[in-house]
Amino acid sequence: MDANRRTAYYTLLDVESKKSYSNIALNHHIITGKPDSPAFVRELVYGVLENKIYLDYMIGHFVKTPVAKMKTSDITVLRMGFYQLKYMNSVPEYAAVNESVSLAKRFCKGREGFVNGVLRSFIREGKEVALPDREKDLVNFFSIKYSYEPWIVELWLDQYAVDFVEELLAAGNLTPDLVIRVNTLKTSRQDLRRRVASKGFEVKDGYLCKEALHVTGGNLLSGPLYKNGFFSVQDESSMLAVNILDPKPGELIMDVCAAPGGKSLAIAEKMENMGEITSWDIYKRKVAVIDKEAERLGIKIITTKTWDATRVDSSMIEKADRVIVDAPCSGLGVVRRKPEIKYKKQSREISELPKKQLAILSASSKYVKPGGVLLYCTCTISTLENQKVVGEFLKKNPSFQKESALQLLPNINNTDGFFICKMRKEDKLIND
Ligand SMILES: C[S@@+](CC[C@H](N)C(=O)[O-])C[C@H]1O[C@@H](n2cnc3c(N)ncnc32)[C@H](O)[C@@H]1O
Repeated sequence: MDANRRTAYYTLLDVESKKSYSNIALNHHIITGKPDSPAFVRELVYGVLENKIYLDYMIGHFVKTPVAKMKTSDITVLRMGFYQLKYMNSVPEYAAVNESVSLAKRFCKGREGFVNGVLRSFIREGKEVALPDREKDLVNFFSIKYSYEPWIVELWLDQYAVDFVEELLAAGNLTPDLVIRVNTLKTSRQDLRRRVASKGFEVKDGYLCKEALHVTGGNLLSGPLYKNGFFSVQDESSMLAVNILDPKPGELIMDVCAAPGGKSLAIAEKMENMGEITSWDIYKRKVAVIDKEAERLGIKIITTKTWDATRVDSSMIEKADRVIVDAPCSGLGVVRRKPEIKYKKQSREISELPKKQLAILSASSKYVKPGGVLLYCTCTISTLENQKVVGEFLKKNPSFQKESALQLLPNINNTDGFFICKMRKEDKLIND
């Protein structure tokens, strides 16, 4: 059996049954499965994940059992087959069918005839299935065409005009650039750009941040530049949040939802390794990643701690020059990197996020010195988790003033969807 498709199958099965993150499962199976073409595996995995609802809708037209009741192994093999037939021009039809039948022989014993029949019917019907009527049911049309759970489409239709929502949904299905942040403690952007380009990669400067480079072509992360800490992977939206926080050498900064450390590490680089950064996260194993990354990057000013940021640490009251709250959120801004987020059901966990976000923001505001900065950010596109949380906080905390607020969007800014709000605590009045 073809190692590329077997690797893609194992990855998709992990995402589906173990709820693994696609990027982590993919990297793991590429290392263990040793496929000849990691690029093919990546395209197939992300293609299936990005188009899952649409693929299931098409498969549903050719099978009697409702797709939701099919075995994970059967539906995974069919999704992969349909995706290759519909979207991968480099794969001949006979190869898509034969390889799917081989996968079925191994992973769906006794179902190879069924898989063969369904794929051949799809080919006979011209590989087309009509979408639901856009005029009659816009939410269902968008949900199937772009493969998002209907509640996400409804949420965005409440926030934006119809054409804009369509652009946003489509942008979420595009493959983002690999963006790296130059470690200015070790090198300059110009120098790193030259070194990366000399290894055959295509490199462009960032659009929003002067420490960003966009890189294409191959695997930069397995080379010595990464191992020796010359750069980190980070979207420009996160770099921008740190630039807006504007940390200075010598200051005390608190990052209360810090793992895996992207922003704390960027802050340390901006502070030229001078000052103090207190980085918390509720999960111990995640906090350990920050320490490991700090070592790789040569950062010495981060102190990590496992702490629930909804609780106030009284030893830190009014100690920090700047506090960043990169809150846990629904993640709707990062669907380009984690397409599985598009299929999260509307749950109690999601509807309770604003309450948790406000609790973290309120507790964290206590650490800001008079005149200091409080920055709230999320990687989501939801007024409920962004503007409303900040609005509620400001209403209850008049000693804080909003200085700026920004919603980055993939269809406009070519970044992750990211919200950044900078607030400042008033200086205490000095009485005579
Ligand atoms: C958006 S992520 C932070 C990303 C990180 N700032 C970065 O740039 O790499 C949110 C983090 O909040 C953590 N978290 C969730 N609930 C928390 C709580 N009550 N207290 C502290 N951290 C929490 C999660 O474990 C997660 O690592």
